[in-house]
Amino acid sequence: TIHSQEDFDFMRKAGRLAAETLDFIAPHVKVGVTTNELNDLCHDFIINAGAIPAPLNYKGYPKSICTSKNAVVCHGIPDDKPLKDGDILNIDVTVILNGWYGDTSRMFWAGKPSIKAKRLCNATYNALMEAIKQVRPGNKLNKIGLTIEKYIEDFGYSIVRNYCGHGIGKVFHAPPNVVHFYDEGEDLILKEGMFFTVEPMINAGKHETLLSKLDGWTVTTRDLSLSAQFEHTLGVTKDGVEIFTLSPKNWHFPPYD
Ligand SMILES: CCc1ccsc1-c1ccc(O)c(O)c1
Ligand SMILES: [Mn+2]
Ligand SMILES: [Mn+2]
Ligand SMILES: [Mn+2]
Repeated sequence: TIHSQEDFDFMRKAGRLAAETLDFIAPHVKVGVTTNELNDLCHDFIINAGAIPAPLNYKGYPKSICTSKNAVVCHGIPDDKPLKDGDILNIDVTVILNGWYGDTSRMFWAGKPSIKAKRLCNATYNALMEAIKQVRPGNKLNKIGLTIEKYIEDFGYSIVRNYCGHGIGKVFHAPPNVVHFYDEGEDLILKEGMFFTVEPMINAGKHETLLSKLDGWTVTTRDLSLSAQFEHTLGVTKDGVEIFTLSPKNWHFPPYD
């Protein structure tokens, strides 16, 4: 879908609310808090803003946000386990505001994470932001995957291959499939008015993942290595890119204590 300037305005509002939800929840992420408590806080924040949390009941998903801890790659389900010192946690928020979707996630940590965990989070964040810098009309979509590959290869990390970014707008998921590694065969050319997410999942070990047979949602690294993810929703503009899910506050990564 190629969107209009009016559509950009709707996406700005939806993306901003999703970013504000992560700004709101940030100070609540600490040792002892449970991800169910974080879920409920985010749920109420989104409802009070007159929006709807997209994950709730999406394909039967049971909660309002995804909370993916440590070796969990994505789609972690909020539970009653308190966060422990050193846990790294991805919180993934998608809101529906006036029918438009804003989808974003960031890494947070409880207490003091290991240097290795912080390096993985930093590299994942920088890989996302470097990839987004390549988004402009006329560039190929697969420049995103090439950029992420180039950025993380020196770290010895791996890129998760079987979960991707996606087109977004008045629907949660639409074409194109935004793969986070280099796919030479993907020759889609970016055009002004395209809306999609970029949401790289980077593993400290190997790229393989396992889907939980227990809950049918939780994805973990097969080798149980740590995994980090950041996600933005963006629009292709005449001369480049607009990130709809940037924090309007002074959030930055890494969080300076
Ligand atoms: C929890 C929402 C959900 C359910 C099946 S896939 C999925 C999901 C989670 C995070 C996302 O960024 C996304 O685009 C989809
Ligand atoms: Mn998301
Ligand atoms: Mn997404
Ligand atoms: Mn993780």
